[in-house]
Amino acid sequence: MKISIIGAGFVGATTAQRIWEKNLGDVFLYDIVEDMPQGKALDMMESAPLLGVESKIVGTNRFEDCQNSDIFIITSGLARQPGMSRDDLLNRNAEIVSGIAENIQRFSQDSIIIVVSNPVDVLTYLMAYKTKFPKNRVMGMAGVLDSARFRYFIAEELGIAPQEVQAMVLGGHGDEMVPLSRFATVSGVGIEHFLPREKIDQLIKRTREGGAEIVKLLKKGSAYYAPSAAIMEMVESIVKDQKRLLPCSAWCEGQYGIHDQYVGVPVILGKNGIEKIVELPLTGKELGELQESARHLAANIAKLNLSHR
Ligand SMILES: NC(=O)C1=CN([C@@H]2O[C@H](COP(=O)(O)OP(=O)(O)OC[C@H]3O[C@@H](n4cnc5c(N)ncnc54)[C@H](O)[C@@H]3O)[C@@H](O)[C@H]2O)C=CC1
Ligand SMILES: O=C([O-])CC(=O)C(=O)O
Repeated sequence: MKISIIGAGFVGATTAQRIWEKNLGDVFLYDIVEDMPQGKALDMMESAPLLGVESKIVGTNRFEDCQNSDIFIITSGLARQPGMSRDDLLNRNAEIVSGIAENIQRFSQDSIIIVVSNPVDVLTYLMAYKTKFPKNRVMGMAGVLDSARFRYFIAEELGIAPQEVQAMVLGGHGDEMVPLSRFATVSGVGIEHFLPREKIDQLIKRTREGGAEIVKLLKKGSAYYAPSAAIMEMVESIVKDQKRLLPCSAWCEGQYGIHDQYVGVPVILGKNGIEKIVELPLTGKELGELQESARHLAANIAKLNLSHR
């Protein structure tokens, strides 16, 4: 497996480390900043004798080195600062993602692409539009992260092991995301058996604001430890063809009443990328929230002024 990470900043480098240490494949870490990805890759390779990692990690400023990757992970672009929304990054990051899409389109026709740069759902749309790749091979990472935050907040509140908590967050990666508390469980037991409604609502609000909470604490830039773990989970499901059920930004063609748009929905993730979108039996309220989130994304996609495909 050849896995290329475009953008060797906080998210890109941490993701490289996680993927490389798990031996999921050879990692190519690309950035436009001269020597920096090479320095980070060398630093990681020097830990190989201590960690026993067999795959290699290569830092580069030459996009050609990433040619014919099985998977591209796009983490290049600006991160938000306190007071900014993810949508404020749209114009600058759309330019960056467009350039990368052209490079991938030219040299790596068979790759799977995971977009991470924000605003992620809109930039995933842009990536699919520019590369013209089949939609099952272009996806965005957000739902796994948002769900992990929701799961952690529930576990922290109950004082129990985080891995016992399952939960899913759908919708766009923004204030309108849809944490589905009705499907949240502690080892299969609904969380409403453990927590009062007001507490669950507080945890939902904290999840929606989870990215901003970290931005506020860091004072410069945004989260990267949990995001990189979320990316790694998606990559592992693809590389090992695990067919896990994970929420990802996926191309909807009528599912959940959403048409021709990327939005966070549950998918089966395997060696072909998104193998299926799973339609959950949502209540009218949940479905309404998901469609409202999709409308917000559509308004931002319109700002890209793309001619219809
Ligand atoms: N989808 C999600 O859930 C999450 C998304 N993000 C997003 O990921 C992106 C990266 O965040 P960080 O790594 O913290 O930022 P960072 O500023 O640490 O790293 C960004 C890197 O991109 C590089 N870059 C800029 N233009 C490039 C180009 N044309 N080609 C290659 N590299 C280029 C920069 O040199 C820099 O090293 C941001 O847009 C952030 O909002 C971050 C966390 C979670
Ligand atoms: O909050 C941000 O800007 C970065 C991000 O998407 C997250 O951590 O959820």
